[in-house]
Amino acid sequence: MTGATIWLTGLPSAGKTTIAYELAGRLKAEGRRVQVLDGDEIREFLSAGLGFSREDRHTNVQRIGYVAELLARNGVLALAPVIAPYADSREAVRKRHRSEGTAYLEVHVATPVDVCSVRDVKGLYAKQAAGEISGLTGVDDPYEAPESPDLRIESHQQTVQESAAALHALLTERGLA
Ligand SMILES: Nc1ncnc2c1ncn2[C@@H]1O[C@H](COP(=O)(O)OS(=O)(=O)O)[C@@H](OP(=O)(O)O)[C@H]1O
Ligand SMILES: Nc1ncnc2c1ncn2[C@@H]1O[C@H](COP(=O)(O)OP(=O)(O)O)[C@@H](O)[C@H]1O
Repeated sequence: MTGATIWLTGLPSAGKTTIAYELAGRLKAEGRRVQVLDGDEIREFLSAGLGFSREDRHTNVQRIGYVAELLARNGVLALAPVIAPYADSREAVRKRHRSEGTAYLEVHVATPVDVCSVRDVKGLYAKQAAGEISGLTGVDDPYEAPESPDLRIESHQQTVQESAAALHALLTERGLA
C-alpha cells in the first residue's frame, strides 16, 4: 500500500484534529495503517521544551515532517493536524517528501478566525482577549494561508463527516485510498 503524509494546516480550533481523527477512523475501517501526529502530543514528547516563536514553530514542523515522511515511506497514512503557520516551513516539509519520492498532500482547514474564536476549544482566544497570553496564531501572530493547497476545507459550512469525506475523496482520486 502506498503511504502518504496528509498535512492539515489551519488556525487553532479550525477543526484540524477533529477531521484528522474522523478520517483516520474511516481509513482504519478500510484496513489502512494510519497514524495521527497530533500537535499537542508531539509538543509533549518529541518537541518538549519548544515554544511558539517563529524559530520554535519551524523546528516543531520540521520534526513532525521528518517523522511523517518516515511513516509514509513505509506505507502508513500519516495525518498531521498541525498549525504550521509559515509557508517556508511547510515548503521545506514538501521538499523533503518530494526528494524521497513520498506522497504529500496539503489541506487547508480554512475556518475563518471569527468562527474559530467562537469555537475556542482550548480557551486560547478568550485568554488572548483577556491579555493573559499573546502570540496567538491568526490573532496577534502570523498565519500564512496556503496559496494553492491540494484541498481547502470550509469547515464552517459543512459537518465533520462532510469534511472528512471530501478529504477521503481526494485520497481516492490520487490513488492513496
Ligand atoms: N500562541 C499559540 N499559538 C497557536 N497555538 C497555540 C499557542 N499556544 C498554545 N497553542 C496550542 O498549541 C497547539 C499545538 O500547536 P502546533 O504544534 O500545531 O503549532 S505550530 O505548528 O508549531 O505553530 C495548538 O493546537 P490546535 O488548537 O489543535 O491547533 C494550540 O491549541
Ligand atoms: N466541519 C467541521 N470540521 C471540523 N470540526 C468542526 C466542524 N464543524 C464543527 N467543528 C467543531 O470545531 C471544533 C474544532 O476543534 P479541533 O478539531 O480541536 O480544532 P484544531 O485541531 O484545528 O485546533 C470541534 O469542537 C469540532 O466539533
